[in-house]
Amino acid sequence: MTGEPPPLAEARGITKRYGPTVALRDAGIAVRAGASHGLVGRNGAGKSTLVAILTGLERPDAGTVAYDGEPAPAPADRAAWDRRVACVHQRSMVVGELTVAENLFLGRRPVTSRGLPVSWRRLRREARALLDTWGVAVPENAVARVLSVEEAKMVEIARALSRGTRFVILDEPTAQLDGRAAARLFGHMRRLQDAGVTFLYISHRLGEIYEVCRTVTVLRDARRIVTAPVGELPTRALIGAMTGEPAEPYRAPAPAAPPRPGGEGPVAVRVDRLSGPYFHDVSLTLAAGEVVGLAGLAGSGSHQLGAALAGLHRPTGGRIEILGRPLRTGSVPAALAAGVGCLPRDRHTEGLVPQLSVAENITLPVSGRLGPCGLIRPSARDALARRAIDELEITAEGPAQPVTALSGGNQQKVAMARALATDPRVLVLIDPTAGVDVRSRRALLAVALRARAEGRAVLLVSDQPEDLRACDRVLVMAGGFVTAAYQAGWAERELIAAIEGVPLGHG
Ligand SMILES: Nc1ncnc2c1ncn2[C@@H]1O[C@H](COP(=O)(O)OP(=O)(O)OP(=O)(O)O)[C@@H](O)[C@H]1O
Repeated sequence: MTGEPPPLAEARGITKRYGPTVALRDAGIAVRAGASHGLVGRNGAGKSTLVAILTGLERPDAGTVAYDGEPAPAPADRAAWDRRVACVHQRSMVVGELTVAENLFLGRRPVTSRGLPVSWRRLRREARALLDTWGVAVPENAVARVLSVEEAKMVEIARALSRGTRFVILDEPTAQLDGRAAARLFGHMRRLQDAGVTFLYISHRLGEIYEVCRTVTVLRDARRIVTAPVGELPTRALIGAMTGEPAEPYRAPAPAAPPRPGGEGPVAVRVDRLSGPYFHDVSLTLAAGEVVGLAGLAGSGSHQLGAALAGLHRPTGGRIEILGRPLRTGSVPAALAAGVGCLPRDRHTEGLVPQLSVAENITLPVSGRLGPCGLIRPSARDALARRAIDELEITAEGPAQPVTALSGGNQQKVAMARALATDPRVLVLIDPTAGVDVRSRRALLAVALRARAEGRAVLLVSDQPEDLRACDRVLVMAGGFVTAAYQAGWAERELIAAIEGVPLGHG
């Protein structure tokens, strides 16, 4: 006996197959209490599958799961699983129509000693006490819809803790958070760690792993490659373990755009005094053969402005011209017909059709063009899909695989391929690298640069400096207005200060 307690959570010798795909092969992880643990790997490496097995949502074909050295609960005993582990997914599981208090006790309204459901007043009181215990500063009677993404995550964490677990898996929690909200989330996490909560933290933003975790496990091609203290695995070695390539000096993900004055080509997009609930009086132009970055915090209006160009959001005033013609706003078909392709922010609701295959999703906007009389020729569809799978390095069995069987990052790439399928003259990319691994980020940004070389105009909405480096110029939005503009070659410190709305001091 070494005297060391068994791991808080442990998966050993896990193999999991989905048809011909081996998602995990003799893989495992051991998470020790009190030491937050990172889980990283390229898109499709097997991270979500391991989480599904650790949370009892999937059963492994081989291998075992244990909590505190005891075998995991029976698959059907959800309450027992909930006492051991919770996962906060990228997509919010908070019900927007219900109040925070109702969300906290979702599906298990407490009962009185006489077995009757407690009154709403008492429910709200218990919710307040619960939120206070975990330091979550949101009103218990607020309708969840009005919460920020980060507040909703904290409500989910408080809900998990109230069920008894002290082990929370966070699956890419910052994918939809701007820098400021992410910093607040990390602050909350630190407080919770001090109070005895252990996190398993999944992220493609490797800097966060070093900031939040003490230990990290790397998965590659369904196997565990290494588990080590983060201090022993500097970024180069970490990426080397993820990719299986020698830990060569790491190049910036985006091929740097040669600095040049933006907008030498003819005007492709003209936005004139555009206003709406999220942005005010915005005017800008995009030239053919130009990549323009649009940066801003959540609430700056940058996402909605991008969405307005693609017809996903209807402005209330002003006008948009595409290739010299006025655009009928608020209509996706009108934007598509005008030559605008879009990678939307939320691929789940605006991007992909879950019931369809990879090829059907990619070719949906052009299905009428892929055969005679509007009939789709499968060979033409598959050829187009195969090219996209190749160019964007999509990990899929082939064009016929259902899109839902792909890992999150690979679904994002399918959404990108779909944006390109119409051969658009104007490409709007909203957070294109969300959920995408470090190497795939390069492939996606290379698409933007290729589009530029082909004379397309690209609007790249992002607050990630690595993405914005690929742009000829960057516009910054704050509070619904365009507040700053930078040519390529900007200093990161200055750009971030502009995005955050913090003036840089001199000296
Ligand atoms: N329900 C499913 N049916 C078929 N294949 C699946 C299913 N779920 C996952 N897979 C496959 O298993 C492999 C591992 O996927 P997983 O989602 O675990 O990867 P990941 O590391 O979480 O990736 P990402 O970073 O993109 O989210 C992938 O090849 C994926 O296509």
